[in-house]
Amino acid sequence: MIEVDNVTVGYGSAGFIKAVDGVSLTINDNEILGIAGESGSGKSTLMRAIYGDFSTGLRIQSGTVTGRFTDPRSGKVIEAPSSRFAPLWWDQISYIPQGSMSVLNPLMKIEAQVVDGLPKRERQGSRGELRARIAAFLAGFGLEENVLDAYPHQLSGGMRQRVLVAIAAFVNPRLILADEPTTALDVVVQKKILLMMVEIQRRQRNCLVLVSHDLGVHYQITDRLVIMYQGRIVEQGPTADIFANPQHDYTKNLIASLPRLHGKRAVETLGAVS
Ligand SMILES: Nc1ncnc2c1ncn2[C@@H]1O[C@H](COP(=O)(O)OP(=O)(O)OP(=O)(O)O)[C@@H](O)[C@H]1O
Repeated sequence: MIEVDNVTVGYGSAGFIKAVDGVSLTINDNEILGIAGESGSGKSTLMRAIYGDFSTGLRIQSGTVTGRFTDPRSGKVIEAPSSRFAPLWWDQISYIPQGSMSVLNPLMKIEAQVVDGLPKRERQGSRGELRARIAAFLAGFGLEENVLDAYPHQLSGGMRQRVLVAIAAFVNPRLILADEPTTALDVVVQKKILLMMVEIQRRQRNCLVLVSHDLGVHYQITDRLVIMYQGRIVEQGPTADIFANPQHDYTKNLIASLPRLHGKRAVETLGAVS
């Protein structure tokens, strides 16, 4: 679905600060791809380059990010570089940015924020009917209809995060990019939200790209894993293979640093996910 070919990405127009250096990877339909790596290793920059958001001064210096999407309604195949992804946002590609607690507009009620993000065709029909559909979808995330009438500050952090995941998934995009979607939350809420995201991915059979520092999370939910270090991908492959046989010293250290319980690695933190 997405082909990242030898891409070098950085910031600045006069000078160029390189953040991602010669990275290649493929993102397939119907998979959960994890991206891990230390702080500053370029994970968020890579996500922005894949999403095609160049508003932060981000620049692809060399290489390409190419997407291939099939429009579910017309069946037409759309192939484009990420610089032309903006018309596909929400509908085909959605993005839950890091620090998304502050993404919601504090002055707007949740209903208006959900509706604003929807493609035009979803807004056809009566407002009451649309509200009912959104409320039914939110119910799947354990959120009651009155959440729609709330301002963000009236909700807990976990509720706001669930709203964001729901907004990202509502129109069944083919690709959901989630950058540390649960980092600021306590572990119980974190677990609920991650399981919810897995459930959506299984149901919608789309692709979820999940950036997380937490290797326990990757072990539990990702199919494939990419490890970044200083702007480069140092290792990628099926998650189980990487855990069974890490190749790079950085990956070995990350795995070795996972907490252990009675001599066993405590990676079973999320419980069973089928
Ligand atoms: N808007 C920006 N302008 C200039 N440099 C930036 C910008 N955003 C990130 N960088 C730099 O790019 C490099 C990679 O940052 P990035 O946020 O992609 O890493 P990360 O792996 O996502 O880190 P973290 O896990 O802390 O979020 C860092 O050196 C960072 O300082």
